[in-house]
Amino acid sequence: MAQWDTLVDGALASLAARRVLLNTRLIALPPPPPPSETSFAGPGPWDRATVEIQVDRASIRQWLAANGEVSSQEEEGELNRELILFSGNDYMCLSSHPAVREAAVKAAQEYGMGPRGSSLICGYTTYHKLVEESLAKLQRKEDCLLCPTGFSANTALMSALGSISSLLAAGRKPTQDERIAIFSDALNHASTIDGIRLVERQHQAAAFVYKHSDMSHLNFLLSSCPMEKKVVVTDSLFSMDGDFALLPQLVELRKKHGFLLVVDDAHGTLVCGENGGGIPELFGCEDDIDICVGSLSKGAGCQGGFIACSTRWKRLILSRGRSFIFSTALPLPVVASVHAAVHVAKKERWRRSVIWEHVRYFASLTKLNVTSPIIVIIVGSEEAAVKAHRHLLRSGFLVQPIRPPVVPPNSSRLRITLSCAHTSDDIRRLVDALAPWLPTRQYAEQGCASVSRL
Ligand SMILES: Cc1ncc(COP(=O)(O)O)c(C=O)c1O
Repeated sequence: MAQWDTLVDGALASLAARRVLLNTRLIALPPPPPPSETSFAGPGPWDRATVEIQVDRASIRQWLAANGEVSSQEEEGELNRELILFSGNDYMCLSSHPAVREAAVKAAQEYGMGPRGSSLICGYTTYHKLVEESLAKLQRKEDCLLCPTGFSANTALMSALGSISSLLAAGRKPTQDERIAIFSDALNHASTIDGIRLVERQHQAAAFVYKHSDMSHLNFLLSSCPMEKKVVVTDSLFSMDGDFALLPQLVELRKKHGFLLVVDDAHGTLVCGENGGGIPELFGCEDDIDICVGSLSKGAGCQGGFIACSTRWKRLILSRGRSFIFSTALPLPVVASVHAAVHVAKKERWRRSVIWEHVRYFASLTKLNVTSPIIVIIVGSEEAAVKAHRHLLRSGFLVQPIRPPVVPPNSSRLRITLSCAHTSDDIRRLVDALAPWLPTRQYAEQGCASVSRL
């Protein structure tokens, strides 16, 4: 987008004039061995290990005891500690894949954790560069910046964004009109919210929160805002609600208002889209999204975050993204495992297919309007959510109750996540255990996933 390219170029020129335009220093290592060519046509025992968990008996007793509801049998610790996890974010089960393990082991044997320091000092190696290149390609962007976590990627991007107004104001405090106007969905992730708060406090930006996925509200806010530097930021898949952002409508609004469109695809990367390019690929609008942030701790099953963007944006974030600059780069075994995970995710396409089959199966059993691997059943009060959680625990499932302040009061919920290691039988048994919290047929026909029976 030409307006933003000019703004970023201006900010970069100001940094260059002050001699504070920073860059990574590449520590040259022999490139990692190519990921193993062995691929699997379906789930193996390593996949199952990601959802079959053993929970310590004392922890189970503690969870159950919070309301003094422990039976004598449970008190004596006879409760089965094996649970099926329905609360993780390792949708593609890559955390335990043989190729991912092998890559981590080889890197650890060769280098230990690798050079420890910020990417600007000594933490950035050939491995990091390679992963940045493969993520840029996956996201169809010119470049990419690896960050220590998805959280830090969002805050780094926001601080770089805010710095534009200060850099262009050349030492003055930016006036209201010179600041960046950031329009943020009401249900965006905490990392985006914290990033925005940071730049607001520094008088670099003004925030406008639009009602969740309400395009007419956003359009109204954009139309009534006289500020010129407009940015819209949204999660692509809302982590506590399981619904997709309306990307095609956002793209239309972008054409009308000319804002910079930033998408946090933390839960979509590798999971959605034919090639794993995420939710922008799913909606066929990768080229209309200016900056795509992602996490490597969910679909990739590893750790880390990234910002896929143009080279000029990357240069700015490198110099002004505080949580990137002032934090140690990812350790080599993690970077090597991400490299392998991206490779596997491209090849083992059945992983994505199984996840989406599970989504459809869950919807068909419950008649809920389920559209993604994050399924939310709103039960109302905190007590109701904890009670449902305990019931599921006793039935052999770990499903985390989500309560305020993570979600608004009286909207406590069960958050269920599906992965390719679950079986249809797991899902059917979970749905049976969920029966008291599932809507009646009448509710279901209205596509309403919220009930408050308890
Ligand atoms: C939408 C969203 N963005 C960012 C993050 C942060 O990612 P990470 O766990 O890699 O720090 C999360 C994690 O929960 C998330 O759900």
